[in-house]
Amino acid sequence: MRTDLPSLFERAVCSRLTAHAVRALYTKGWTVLPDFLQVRGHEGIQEHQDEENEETYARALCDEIRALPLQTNHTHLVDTQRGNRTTLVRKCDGVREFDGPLEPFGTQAKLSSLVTDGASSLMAMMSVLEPRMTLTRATYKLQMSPAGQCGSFPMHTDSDEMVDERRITALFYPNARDRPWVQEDGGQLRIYDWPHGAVDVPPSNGTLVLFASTSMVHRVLPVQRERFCVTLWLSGKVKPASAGPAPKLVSEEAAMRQRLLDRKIRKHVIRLLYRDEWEQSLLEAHEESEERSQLIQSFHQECELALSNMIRLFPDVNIQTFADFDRWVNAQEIDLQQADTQFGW
Ligand SMILES: O=C(O)CCC(=O)C(=O)O
Ligand SMILES: [Fe+2]
Repeated sequence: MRTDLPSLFERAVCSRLTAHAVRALYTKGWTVLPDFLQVRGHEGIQEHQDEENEETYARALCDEIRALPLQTNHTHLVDTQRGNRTTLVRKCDGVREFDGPLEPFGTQAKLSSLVTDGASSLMAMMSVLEPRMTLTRATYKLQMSPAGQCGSFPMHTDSDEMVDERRITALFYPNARDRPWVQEDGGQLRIYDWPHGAVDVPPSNGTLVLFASTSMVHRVLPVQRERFCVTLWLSGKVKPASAGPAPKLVSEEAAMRQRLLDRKIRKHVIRLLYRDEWEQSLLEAHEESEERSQLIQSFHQECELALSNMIRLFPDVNIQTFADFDRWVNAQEIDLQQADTQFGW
C-alpha cells in the first residue's frame, strides 16, 4: 500500500487531463497540454501544497536529471539485407540521456515516482476517458541538453507496430520558468501533422505533449538553452474506431485522396514531402563520421522505396520522380476536417 502523498504530476493527471484532450489524441493523433501542472483547488492537502508547487516540483525534477549518469546516445542503423546487422551512429553531445533503473528514495525519488505512479495514473485516466485505449506498461527516458551545444533530434517516429507495443508517447517538460521560452531559444518539438503542416511546440515549463508513437513524425529543433525532457512511452493496445457507414465517394479522385490519409500511407507521404528537411535533421543531430554517411545513404534508399511504393499504390497517377510526387500531392484538395477525424490506430 502507498503511504506517500500523490505527486503534483499525479494530481494534475486527475484534474488537468481533459476528455477533450484525450479525444484529440485519439482522433487526430496528438495533443498538447500547456501548464499541465497548474492544479487548481487544494484538495485539502494543504501541508503538501505548501512544500510543492509547479516551480519547486519542476526544479527538483531538473536537479535529479542533472545528477544522473547521462550519456550521449546513438541511432541504431539496422541493415535488413545483411541479417539485421546494426551500426551505431553517434549523436552529437548536445543531447544526454538516461534510461537505466532509478532509486525510489533519496536523490531520484521524484523522478522515480513520476515514471512509476505518475505514468500509471496517466495510463489509467486515459483508459477511462477513451476506453479504446488499454495501456498497461510504461517505459521512460530522461534527457538533458546543456546550454549552447545545439542539441537536436532528427525527424523520426518513436515506434513501429512490428517492433514493440509502444503506442502513446508522453513528453513532459520540467524546464525553468525564470524566463519564457522564445523562438530564438530553439528546442521546439516539431510535429509533422500533414496535411495541416508542421506545428512547433515550445518545451515550456509544465507542458505535456501526447502523440501516437507509431505514426507521428517529429523532431527537436537545435536548442541553445538548457533543456530537459521526461519521455514516457505507454504500451498496450489501442483499438481503431469501428468503421461507420462507408463515406460516399463521388469520384475516383476522392477515393485516392482518402487513401493518402490512411495513417500508414501518411507517414510515407511526410517522408517524401519533407525529405530535404529530414536529411538535414539527420546531419545536424549526428557527429560527422563514416557511420553517419551510411545513415544518410540508407535514408536515401528509404525515400526511393517510399516513392516506388507510391507508384505501386497509385498506378493511375503519373509519378516518376520525387518532384512529380510533390506536385501531385500538393495539388490534391484534401478535406482537412476529414484528415482530423480519420487518424486510424
Ligand atoms: O525531447 C523531446 O522533446 C523529444 C525527444 C524524442 O523525440 C525522443 O526521445 O524520441
Ligand atoms: Fe521521439
